[in-house]
Amino acid sequence: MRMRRRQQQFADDKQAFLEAVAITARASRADKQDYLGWTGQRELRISAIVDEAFGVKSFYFTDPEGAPLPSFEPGQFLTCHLATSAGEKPLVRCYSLSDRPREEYYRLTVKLCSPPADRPQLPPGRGSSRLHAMQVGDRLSVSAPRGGFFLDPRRRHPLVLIAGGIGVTPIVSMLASLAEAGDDREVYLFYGVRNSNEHPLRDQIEEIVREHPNVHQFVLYSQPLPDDTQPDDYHEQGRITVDLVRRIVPTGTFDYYLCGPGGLMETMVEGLLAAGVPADRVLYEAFGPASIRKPSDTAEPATVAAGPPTRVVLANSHHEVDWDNHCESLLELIEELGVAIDSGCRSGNCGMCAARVLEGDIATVKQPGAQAPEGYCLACISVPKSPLVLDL
Ligand SMILES: NC(=O)C1=CN([C@@H]2O[C@H](COP(=O)(O)OP(=O)(O)OC[C@H]3O[C@@H](n4cnc5c(N)ncnc54)[C@H](OP(=O)(O)O)[C@@H]3O)[C@@H](O)[C@H]2O)C=CC1
Repeated sequence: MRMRRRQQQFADDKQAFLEAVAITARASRADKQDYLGWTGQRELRISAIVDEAFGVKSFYFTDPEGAPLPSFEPGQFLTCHLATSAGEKPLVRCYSLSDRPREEYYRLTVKLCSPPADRPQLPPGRGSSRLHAMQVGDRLSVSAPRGGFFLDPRRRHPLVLIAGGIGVTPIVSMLASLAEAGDDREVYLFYGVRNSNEHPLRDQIEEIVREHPNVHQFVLYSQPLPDDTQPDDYHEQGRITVDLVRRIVPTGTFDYYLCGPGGLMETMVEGLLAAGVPADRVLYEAFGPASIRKPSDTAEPATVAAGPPTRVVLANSHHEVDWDNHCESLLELIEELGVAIDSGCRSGNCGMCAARVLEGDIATVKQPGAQAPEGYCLACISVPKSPLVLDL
């Protein structure tokens, strides 16, 4: 009985926390009255599916009764609860919203996540496979749009938007919002992708560039196809580099927004800071393995100091193990032990993996996008700093 009460208390606290994450984004945009969001999960219907590029599909979600959908900040993501076979817990995955806020629909553009190049025998990503198998008319439970990576309306500097591969999705949402608002500041979009087969949302971006002289696009193909031509398909062969950005963008004060593969983000963030761009002008989104740290992060190192092993106890599931740094986060360790825990963005933004700390201290490996409430940690970005007891 006491256990059930405690679980209920945990569920209530966690719900309050998830709402707080949404409120933080809302408060940061106090001038926008129409940001409502919703609490918990809500069912949406897939109204259309569009093939965008090789292995990339856009899913258009609408309210089943046709009700208007709440607004969101361009750059934010939607958390999907993807049903599995009967009895199993749904897979929780966060995908960036890829169009500007519209009352009629939310659009997600999702790439079927392939196995790593060096382990092709592995199956494709479970979340993206599940979504790609869905049909028009299917319904999906989603949590309200969230996330700390969004076009901040209080900042008025001209923009440099840098995207790699499917990381272009939140960037297109920003671009489409700027275009819709008639925002006339200079915008430089750098987009790195392999070739024309893998070039999603191209028509939409090109239309915006055509119709808005203040928006400039520079496309790099790293592996162009024999039929790909310059400048129709791409401008240069290769990858985005800081030198290229500095060559194209005029001198001045810009805000930089980045999203793409981990390597690209790591190189570009480091390079921009080294080139003298102030850290508060470099904003980026990184999900899961693409999570990166920047020097301004005050978060502590991922590893615990050498010395006697640090004990991690999961009180409810009766697990007790030594933390030996082979996992990158408590979430990884908890999953490895087979203990049920929700997770979403895996980079401290969505709050799905909040776990109550009963005893001990944690350190975080990156700055959280969502602040965990007193007594909780975000397991995906936390490691133990001392012997730890978690309420799991
Ligand atoms: N909101 C978010 O946080 C989102 C994040 N993502 C992230 O994007 C990543 C995957 O994107 P995906 O489409 O598979 O990427 P790809 O592997 O297809 O790479 C896309 C392009 O980026 C280039 N690239 C790779 N590494 C670097 C680097 N170090 N510097 C410059 N360019 C580089 C690639 O060049 P080459 O061909 O030479 O490798 C390629 O041209 C995932 O890690 C995902 O987490 C995606 C969507 C949303």
